[in-house]
Amino acid sequence: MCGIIAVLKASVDESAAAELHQALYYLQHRGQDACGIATCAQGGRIYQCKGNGLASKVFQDGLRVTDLPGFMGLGHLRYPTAGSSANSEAQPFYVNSPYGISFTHNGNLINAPELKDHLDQVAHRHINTESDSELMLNAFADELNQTKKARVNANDCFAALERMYSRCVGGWACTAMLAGFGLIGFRDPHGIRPMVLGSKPSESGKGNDYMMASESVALSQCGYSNIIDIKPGQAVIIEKNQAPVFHQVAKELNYAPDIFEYVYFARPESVIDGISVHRSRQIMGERLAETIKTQLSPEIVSSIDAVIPIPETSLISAYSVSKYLKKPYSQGFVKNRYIFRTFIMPNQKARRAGVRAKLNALNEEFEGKNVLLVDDSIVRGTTSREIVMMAREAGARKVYFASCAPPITHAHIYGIDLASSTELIAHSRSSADIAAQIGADAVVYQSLPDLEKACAQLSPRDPATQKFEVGVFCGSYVTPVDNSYFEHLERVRGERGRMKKIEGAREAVRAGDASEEEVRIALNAKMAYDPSVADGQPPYTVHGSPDISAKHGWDGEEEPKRPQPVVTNSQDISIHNLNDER
Ligand SMILES: O=P(O)(O)OC[C@H]1O[C@H](OP(=O)(O)OP(=O)(O)O)[C@H](O)[C@@H]1O
Ligand SMILES: NC(=O)CC[C@H](N)C(=O)O
Ligand SMILES: [Mg+2]
Repeated sequence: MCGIIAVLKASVDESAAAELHQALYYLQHRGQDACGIATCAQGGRIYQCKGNGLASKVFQDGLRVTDLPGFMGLGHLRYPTAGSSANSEAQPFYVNSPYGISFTHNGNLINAPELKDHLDQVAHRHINTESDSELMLNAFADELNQTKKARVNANDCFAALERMYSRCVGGWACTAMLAGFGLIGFRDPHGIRPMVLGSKPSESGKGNDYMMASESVALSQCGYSNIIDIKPGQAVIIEKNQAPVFHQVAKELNYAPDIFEYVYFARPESVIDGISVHRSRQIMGERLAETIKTQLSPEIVSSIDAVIPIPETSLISAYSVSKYLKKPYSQGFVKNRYIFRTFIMPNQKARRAGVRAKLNALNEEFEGKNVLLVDDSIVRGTTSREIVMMAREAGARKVYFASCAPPITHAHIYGIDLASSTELIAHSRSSADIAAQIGADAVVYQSLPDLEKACAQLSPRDPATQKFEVGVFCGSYVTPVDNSYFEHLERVRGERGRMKKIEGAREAVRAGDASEEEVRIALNAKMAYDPSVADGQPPYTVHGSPDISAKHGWDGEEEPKRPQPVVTNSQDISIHNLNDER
């Protein structure tokens, strides 16, 4: 999941970067791996700062903002779904030809190999990373280049997008900035990924400022109003001192927002596609309570002493569960405010440690009690396993666990990396097996129809026909998906596992459990360079397991150290573009 933001100020004397930087903090929950800002000043010069880390680190608590002059710009927060976590894949991406384009993307393309092939063989464009977003930017740039014009207008941009849409499959909400021209925003034909646009009167009195972002919370917190959703398949162009122009660049195929935005990703203050995230979570809690009553025996329900949320996302729905069941609501877990989201941390070791660092049980809320823990979702089971253990350590007698989302059984393919299907705890397991896995006395899941109804009943469109992207719960996705894509996902994850073994061997040397010579021999014997492995994937395969593997957990999952490109796109750039200021 990523966060995207774009700002255009009516006055060239005002700073877009200041507002973009502010908005990064409102959307930080959408991506913690990397972030960046690109701005464009009068005269068409582009400035950029990006890199790995939270916004506070990359922008040195705001110090770097002054390096980014300009009245318009783009911001991005990254949680990778494709490629690697390398610095070079931080966004915005930039290409100088044609016209100087900066680009941000929230989503995931499921036909990246075909697109890459087209860009290589037909468009002759160099792709420097494994990021699908860089492919999309180049596909757009190539189509824009087909105009063969020195200067493009809005219609040229819309026409280029129409052609680009016919080449891309997946989910996306994107912003682009053309040097000296303006901003463009666009959304996939199913409306899977969210994007809103708002405006406010400029402080200069010269017209309106505009902001686009993944979530309305960024706009409202920065003082924007008149907030509207960009529609599925729609694009908008905002040129300086002109009203936004909208155009349907692809037929709206189905209005099917990703339901996981409501379950987990979005902030509760946001309204996505007209549906309040906060209200949807309340209703999810009410419906879940109803299921709890039917799935647990009346004796168990009456024995429950307290309903306890797993901070932070489940706070709202857990409160609804407690109200509906008429049980006391207890904030039995205290959240450390300096630890952020654990699910979107890059590796399992960090995620596990993160749960313990983030949440602490208050013994008096658990001692001798039967507790019902409520979370928004159970994905790998990292949080639930640790939390159940903590509840028992704190003295709970019975621990029941309820999830506002149904069992997650399939890979997410449109921009939320929910792990490979085999890592999902609900993959090929019954609720009883899952309860045993996480150490709970019972697990209750929301049903998919109930989850859909909880969101659909708030839709400003016809609730009876409102659809959502729900592939993770049932394997039925809104776009056709080639089986080879799932094989690709599993292969990528398999490679990661093998890379962990290599890391484990290195760790053995660091820990002094093996001499360098022993490890050198072990590595030579166990690994062979495999030239058939595609570019960008780890270049080694591992044969067998060295003896020291068990001690160092070589089979665990840890983020691979990917080969780094020679030339990165992560350095700050300052490019004067010849495209005139209009
Ligand atoms: O089963 P798992 O793989 O552990 O994933 C599910 C958990 O991860 C998320 O919490 P997270 O800490 O990321 O964010 P939050 O503070 O918004 O709840 C989510 O809210 C669940 O608690
Ligand atoms: N989570 C996202 O939206 C990721 C965007 C893009 N696919 C990337 O990996 O950078
Ligand atoms: Mg959570």
